Formats: sequence, structure tokens, C-alpha cells
Amino acid sequence: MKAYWFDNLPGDQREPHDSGREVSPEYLSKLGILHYNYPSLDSVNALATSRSYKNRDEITISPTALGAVYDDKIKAFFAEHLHEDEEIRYILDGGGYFDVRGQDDDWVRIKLEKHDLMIMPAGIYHRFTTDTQNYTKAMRLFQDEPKWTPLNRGEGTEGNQYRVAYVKQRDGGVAA
Ligand SMILES: CSCCC(=O)/C(O)=C/O
Ligand SMILES: [Fe+2]
Repeated sequence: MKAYWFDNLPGDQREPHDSGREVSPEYLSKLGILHYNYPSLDSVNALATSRSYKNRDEITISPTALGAVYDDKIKAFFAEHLHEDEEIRYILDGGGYFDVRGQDDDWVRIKLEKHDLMIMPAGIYHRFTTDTQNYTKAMRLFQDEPKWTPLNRGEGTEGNQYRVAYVKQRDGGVAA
């Protein structure tokens, strides 16, 4: 895993877009992002149990696996959105980038590789893309229903109760 500020330059979303400015694990944890490297599924299972996760699935995101819909799929994942539940993503093979919004609304890019596991809080604005390998195989762990439900930013998300609670927690309990 490596985290850095996104460079905001135009170009293919799958390129690194590395500004050269690293983001520390402390800052990520302030945003509510936790990261582990788990070579064994035993650790993933233990974490899932400790956080009461009930469901999981596996997804392969590649032109071979998805065929003609690959481009549409990575466009959909790259639209800025939030989820109303905490989510765990565990990279089984390949890699990819999660971009999450920092406190000043700038993008932090998180590069995930095989055996990286990330916990993302409910309410954080984010997006995902494959990298230039065009191959991500991931386990998605869900606290409840095994459903990927994105709420795109701007469609009433500012007043969403999970968004409001997330911002309050992130900013130390002081409403913005
Ligand atoms: C790498 S898992 C697929 C993407 C995903 O689950 C998600 O929530 C993108 O924002
Ligand atoms: Fe998402």
C-alpha cells in the first residue's frame, strides 16, 4: 500500500497520478481509513468476525472477465460516491487505486496490491479504478446485505445522515 496526494492532472485514470507528496498512515487513520497486509485468509476471517461482517463476495475487474462492459464498469466505480455502510476490500490478486477525499476535499490516492486490505468508513467520498495492468481480483466484505450500493455525490449526499456522521467524527466531533 502506498498513499499520496493525487496530482489532478488530466489523463487516464489508471495512470498513477502521483504528485510525489506522500500521505501518512496517521492522516489516513484521521480520515477513518485502516490498512493491513494479510498474506493469509485466516487474518481476514478473524477481522471480519471481530467486526461482525455477515457477507462477502469476489469480483474480478478486467477486460477478460467483463468483456464489453469493462469500460463502463470502471467508469461507474470512478464516479465519486459514498456508501451507507463500512466496507472492507481485500485484494486477492492484481491491484488498483482507491481515491478518497481528504479534509480539504483534495483526493488522496491509495494504491492497493495483492494481500492489501482496506477498511473504509461509511459516508466517505471515494472512487475506484484499476491500474494500467487492468486487473483487480478482490474480496468485498459486507456488514449486512451483499450489495454494492453507491450514492453518487451531489444527489442529496451532503445531508445524508451517514455523511453528516462521518464528517463530524472525522473533524473531531465538531460539525462543519
Ligand atoms: C475493488 S472492489 C470494487 C470497487 C468497490 O467495491 C467500490 O466500493 C468502489 O468504490
Ligand atoms: Fe465504493
